[in-house]
Amino acid sequence: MPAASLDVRGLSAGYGQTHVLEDVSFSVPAGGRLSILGRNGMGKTTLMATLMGLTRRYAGSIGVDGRDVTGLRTTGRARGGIGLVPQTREIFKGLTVEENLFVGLKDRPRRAIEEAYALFPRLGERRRNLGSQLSGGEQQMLATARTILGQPSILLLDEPLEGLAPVICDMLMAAFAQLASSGAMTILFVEQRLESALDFAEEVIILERGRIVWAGASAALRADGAVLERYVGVGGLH
Ligand SMILES: Nc1ncnc2c1ncn2[C@@H]1O[C@H](COP(=O)(O)OP(=O)(O)OP(=O)(O)O)[C@@H](O)[C@H]1O
Repeated sequence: MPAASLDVRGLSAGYGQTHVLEDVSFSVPAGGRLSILGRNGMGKTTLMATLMGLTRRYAGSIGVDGRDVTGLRTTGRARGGIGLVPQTREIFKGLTVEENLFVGLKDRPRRAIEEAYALFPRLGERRRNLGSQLSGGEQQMLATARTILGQPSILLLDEPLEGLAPVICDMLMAAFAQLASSGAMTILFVEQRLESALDFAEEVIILERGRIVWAGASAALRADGAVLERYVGVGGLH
């Protein structure tokens, strides 16, 4: 599936009676990258989950390549090309690396697994290890690779660097950049590490209490210490 555009209009969503997202609108062109910033609890994960059909939606629409997917359930959205790598990583700890990857293949041939090992050579070295034997970084690689094997046209990465050592973050960021530059997928990147978020994408949105409070070019945000201090909690970059 080639990269797809994403068009979110007036999206309000939450859990049960709890409204979290309010009137969220943004667009990402096919093959584009968008970083999503915001402090803890501001609605970033809820936005990812809502795009995947995992929350309760009260209003608004989600378009993929001009097609309205708002009425589709999670499986329909996955078939329609949206792939989520959740913050919780959610690998099968009792299965080997290779078995986990088989799950991601869907109806693709088994040899496609080599794509995952090419992107993350470390997974190839660990292919016979159980998920439970992997480090946090390796688990993140596995969760990412499993989603990518499904060839999503829109990839949602929810805080993939959380809790990982800098050297592992660098490996993951290199892989994400490789995926992005291949042009095969549109990527939304939720991240609290400001430098990584700004380096990754040219466009950024900031969420504050479920609303978009700032949207624009990462270069403009980089230069705006007041906005960074107010919504991201840092006064500037060094
Ligand atoms: N399952 C749930 N039921 C009810 N409220 C929830 C649920 N999950 C999250 N929330 C609430 O929704 C709000 C937004 O949470 P969310 O996890 O989307 O924020 P976040 O920006 O991703 O935060 P973090 O950076 O800590 O992951 C918070 O107030 C949170 O308590």
